[in-house]
Amino acid sequence: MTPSAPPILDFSPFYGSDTEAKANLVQQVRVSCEYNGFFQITGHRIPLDLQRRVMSCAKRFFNLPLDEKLAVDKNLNTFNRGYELLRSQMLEAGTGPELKEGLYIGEEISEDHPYFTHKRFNSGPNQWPTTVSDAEEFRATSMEYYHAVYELAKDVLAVLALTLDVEESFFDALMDGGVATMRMLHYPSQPKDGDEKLNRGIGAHTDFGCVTLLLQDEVDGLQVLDAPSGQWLDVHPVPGAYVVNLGNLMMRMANDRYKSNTHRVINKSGLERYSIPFFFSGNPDYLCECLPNCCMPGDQPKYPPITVEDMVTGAYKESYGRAEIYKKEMEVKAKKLEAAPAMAIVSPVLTMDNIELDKRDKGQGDHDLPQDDIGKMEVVDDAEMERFYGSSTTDAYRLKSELISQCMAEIGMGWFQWKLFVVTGFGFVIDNFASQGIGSVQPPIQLEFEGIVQVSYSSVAYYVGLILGASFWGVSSDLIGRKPAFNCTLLIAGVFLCGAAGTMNFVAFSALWAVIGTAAGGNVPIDSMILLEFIPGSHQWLLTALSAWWNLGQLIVSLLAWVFLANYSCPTDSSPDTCSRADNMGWRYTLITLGAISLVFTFIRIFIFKMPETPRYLLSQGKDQAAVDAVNFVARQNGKPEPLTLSMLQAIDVRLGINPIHEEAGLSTREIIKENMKDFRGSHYQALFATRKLTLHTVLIWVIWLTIGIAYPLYFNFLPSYLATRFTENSSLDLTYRNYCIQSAVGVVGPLSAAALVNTFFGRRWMMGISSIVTGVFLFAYVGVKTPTSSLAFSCITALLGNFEYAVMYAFTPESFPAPHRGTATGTAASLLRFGGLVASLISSHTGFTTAPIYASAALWVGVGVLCFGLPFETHGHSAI
Ligand SMILES: O=C(O)CCC(=O)C(=O)O
Ligand SMILES: [Fe+2]
Repeated sequence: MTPSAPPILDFSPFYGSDTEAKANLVQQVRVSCEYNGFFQITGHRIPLDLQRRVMSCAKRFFNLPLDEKLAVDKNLNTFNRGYELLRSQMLEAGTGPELKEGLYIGEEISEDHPYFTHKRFNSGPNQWPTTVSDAEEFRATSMEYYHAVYELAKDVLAVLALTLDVEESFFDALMDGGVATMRMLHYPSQPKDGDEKLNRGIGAHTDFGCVTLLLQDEVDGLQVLDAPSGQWLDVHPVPGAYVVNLGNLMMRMANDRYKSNTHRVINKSGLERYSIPFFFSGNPDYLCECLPNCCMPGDQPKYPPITVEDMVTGAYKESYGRAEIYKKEMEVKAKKLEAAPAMAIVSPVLTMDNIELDKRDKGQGDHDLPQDDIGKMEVVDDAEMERFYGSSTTDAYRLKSELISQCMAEIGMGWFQWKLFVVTGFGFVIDNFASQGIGSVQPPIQLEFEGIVQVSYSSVAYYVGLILGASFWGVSSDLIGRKPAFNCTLLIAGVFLCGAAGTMNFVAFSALWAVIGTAAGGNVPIDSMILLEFIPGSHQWLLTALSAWWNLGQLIVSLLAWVFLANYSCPTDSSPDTCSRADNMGWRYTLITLGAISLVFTFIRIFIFKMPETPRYLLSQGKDQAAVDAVNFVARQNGKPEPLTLSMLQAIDVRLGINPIHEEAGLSTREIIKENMKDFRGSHYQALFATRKLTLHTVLIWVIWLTIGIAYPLYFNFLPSYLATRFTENSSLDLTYRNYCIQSAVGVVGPLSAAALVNTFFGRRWMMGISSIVTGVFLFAYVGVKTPTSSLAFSCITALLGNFEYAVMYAFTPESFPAPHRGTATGTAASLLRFGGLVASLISSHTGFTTAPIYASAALWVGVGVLCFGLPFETHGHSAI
């Protein structure tokens, strides 16, 4: 039989007098029940108008603000009536918490009803929303609908009886006093760029009761598994129709002759999806025995008789036991399985079950919320990351951070992150303003200021500032957060760039550059980290593209230099005696413009763009609630449903057998800083050496940064001076800066192509290694150029290649360290880079402008390339934690 979607059967012959048509219907139902237990029915007696009204109730309810929905939270009672939050269930192992919210409604059972007093399952008064519009109509329509579907369930069971060749009335005792629940469901549209493997509206499961009657709105999403072929078949909505499917209880009674089939919902439509399943279980005391004609003569039934209530209770225990086993397994895992295979481990498959099981969970009166979430939530639990990071992070942190990655994937790339890409890009622009700025204004400074022994002393001052700034802001971002650095560095750079424009002597000029250095040193590492910690894994490659902003900065400086320096500088053969301030204003115009742009950027960052502290920093500080708020803030900014709750994070603590963190409320910032400083004592550094692999990684990364730190400025920073010495006779300042603009513009291609390539199977390490070696080779070749034109061509190619490597390095480093120590690792790397710059600056000032620095630089680039291949961990394919 070729797999085909469940048949659509006309149910009306059941109500008519045409016996042949009726027999035909019975036969079709029989075939479907034997095949996979799924079919759709039209021609029933539930009016379309009632269906529309109840759907409108569902939509009205789910449109309410969260706090109003939570007023009827189903956790407020033990009998499973009320609102269930988005992402509170997880039926399928290896997927994320489910993207659906629901409202459970059942027969109105008052508190003096025997079902309530005897604590029969799922029995009690409904919780009705009071703030929904037309609240009274909401309640009346919901109950009218509930009763109408209950009647239809009776008719369906009558047909089922006929399929078994027994009287229509066979199931009357099961129907009489039967327990049933209906559930209004809302499936928000699933993010398009989200991982389909992980995101489910409802994970693959079978229903537990006797029979389910499902009303779908017009949006696709439901799929049933065709067991023989293993294919998922869409159950397209048919207006007015019901999807009928048998549950596990019916399958058991039918001795497995009839099937309870696996189904799921993935809402990829881009639309909101609503559905209303009605689960019929039956009278709690009904004895479920093997049905007539379901057991071969002479054979024993596969299952002993059981009451509906015991079946539900037993299934509950099974589910509870599974959750316990799962918890134990997590505990064992937490004690580290060194021999785990190098692949993502997903937890053991939880047997698929019905929603009704959770209701029973509540029925047991267990109100401990995280306990309730055990086994229902899932994180990918990346074993390779676990082994690599070892004890540098706790298991709780790692798993929570993975959960945040999932939430970010669900929220997807939206406006918030694109804006963040721009404002973090500002940091890269400013970094270049500073490094490029100082190189550009040094020649005119030399012409104007008296008593300069070595103009490169100002570079030394600047580099000392950079070294201090990079390590200070890096480490501080792990201790007091990412935001202080995010806000302060740009402001300091802006103010002091403007200040530097007004200096009257070389000492003041150098001192101000030292301060600018402390700010610029912190920008880039922190900005990459911030972007990384807000971006979905699918877009992590954008971190590499971030460096393109640096090239934009370079282009701006080059253009300013071209306009101002080429036109408002003393002739290159002047001296302080002949060069007056008024004739040499170009460098001041350049700096003040750079400073002003920095201040505008600062203003945008602080006052226009709103950003919370990053969720991962907050998580590393044990501030779980704040982390939840930060994630949900991003969701709201992107217009997406809020994906995370505190109990989801706490459930991880419970799984690991630790007490959920209770945050100390009301710690002031000063107290937090004090606490962190007390705790610091090098622990962030120690953590970077937690495993053998991590040690190798940390050391190699730092050596690479140090080496590039020497190699990069040796070539790029000293290029203008180098060009000037090499082609002075036939080159004007004007031409120099024009070429410089061309080179900057071409350089942009580096980070952009790197961003595309790191996301391929080459990954970060390979791309970094190859680009370093190729850069080195081109730099060797560069030495042979004879004409300004070929020099320009070479410098463009090397700029492109160098920027390529630089971009990957700046992205790979923060990605490869875990957030609790990311600032320390990245800041130290940046600090070493600047130290390299200092060394380069000293080398340059002592060798003058010869080809020697170029040779040295070339050799270092090749060396770095070789080191890259020794890096033990590839971040491509892993969401940073
Ligand atoms: O919403 C749907 O289409 C299916 C719901 C379902 O399978 C369930 O709630 O058990
Ligand atoms: Fe279901």
